[in-house]
Amino acid sequence: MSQVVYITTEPSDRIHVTGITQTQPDWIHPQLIESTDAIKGRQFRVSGPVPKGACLLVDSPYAVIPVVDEPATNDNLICSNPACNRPAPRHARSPCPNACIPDVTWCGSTCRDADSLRHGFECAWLKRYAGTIRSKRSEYDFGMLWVILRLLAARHCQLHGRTALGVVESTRHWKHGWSGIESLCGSEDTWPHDEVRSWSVLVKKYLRSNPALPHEMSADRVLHLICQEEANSFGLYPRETGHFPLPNPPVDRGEQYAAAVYPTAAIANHSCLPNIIHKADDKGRMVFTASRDIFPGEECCISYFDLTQYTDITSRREHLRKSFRFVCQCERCVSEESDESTEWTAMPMDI
Ligand SMILES: C[S@@+](CC[C@H](N)C(=O)[O-])C[C@H]1O[C@@H](n2cnc3c(N)ncnc32)[C@H](O)[C@@H]1O
Repeated sequence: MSQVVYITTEPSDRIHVTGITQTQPDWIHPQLIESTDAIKGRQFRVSGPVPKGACLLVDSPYAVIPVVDEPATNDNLICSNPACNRPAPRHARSPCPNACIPDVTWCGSTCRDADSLRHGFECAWLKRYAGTIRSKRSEYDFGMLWVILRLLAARHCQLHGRTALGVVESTRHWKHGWSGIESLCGSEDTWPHDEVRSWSVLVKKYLRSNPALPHEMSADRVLHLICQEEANSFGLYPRETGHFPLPNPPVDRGEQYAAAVYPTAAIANHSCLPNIIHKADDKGRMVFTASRDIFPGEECCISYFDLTQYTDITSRREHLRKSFRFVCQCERCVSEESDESTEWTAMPMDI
């Protein structure tokens, strides 16, 4: 019999997954399968019926960074230990012993001590470059490079025997860990030439492999990793993304508090009429839940943006084109596009 996992949403907006054990960090519904679409590339489908409310995926991040203003006083700052990722309460925080940056903290000394190998990989870099990149470039560039640094740090821990997440490379179909990251879509051709050139400058300046940052990857490979990360990273928000039709009054997903890369969740394509809602749980694991009954063979899609923010086809497509570099081919856009062209061709020519 297949295992069924249910999600409960607490009044605090933090979701808890019941039915899987603490030692089982990831969970994939037995009916969830990967296939390929000629236009969209990899995609999720279901091989059998999945009822509304069923959990389809629980995926641990391979790398996550906090994204908050005023980290020293912000209650939404998360623990830096990737096996934890829980909010770090102000009164109980353990800061970095080298005082690298205030965004780095742990929810206690146990989490900090257990995270020394991984944080050791990033600490000197953060201390040396964070201020410069933030002031001379932008907060966005800093966040992007920090995600890359944390991807490299997780790989470093994986290669040196301790997986940052407690995840063991799977021998089954699904790719976990670094092999999941390697299979992400996105390349130098996905992004505008000027943007790729500016990322290339950043890599050469800040992310070359050296004795203080021994990732041993070529500058070209790190540049490719940025192109993948930009096409696949998730923002983490306090409320769910993807409810449609919109509740009345509409409820937005709230303010972003982190950004993360998930090896399996990244397979999900976008739809402006999604059948999955997504939100990170209180450990930063991405949780996919069916928002309606899903029929055998159907594609499972999330929404890449807050559907309360972009409502008409023009603004949705423009947002996806600018931020994700693709023209949305979801069923809602395709049907609204044909409605628009029908309206247009039906217009009297002499008006
Ligand atoms: C996060 S990845 C999703 C997984 C991807 N299909 C793959 O092969 O790894 C995002 C990419 O998927 C494709 N994609 C996702 N949703 C799409 C949609 N609604 N219409 C067209 N392409 C889409 C685009 O190429 C986009 O850059």
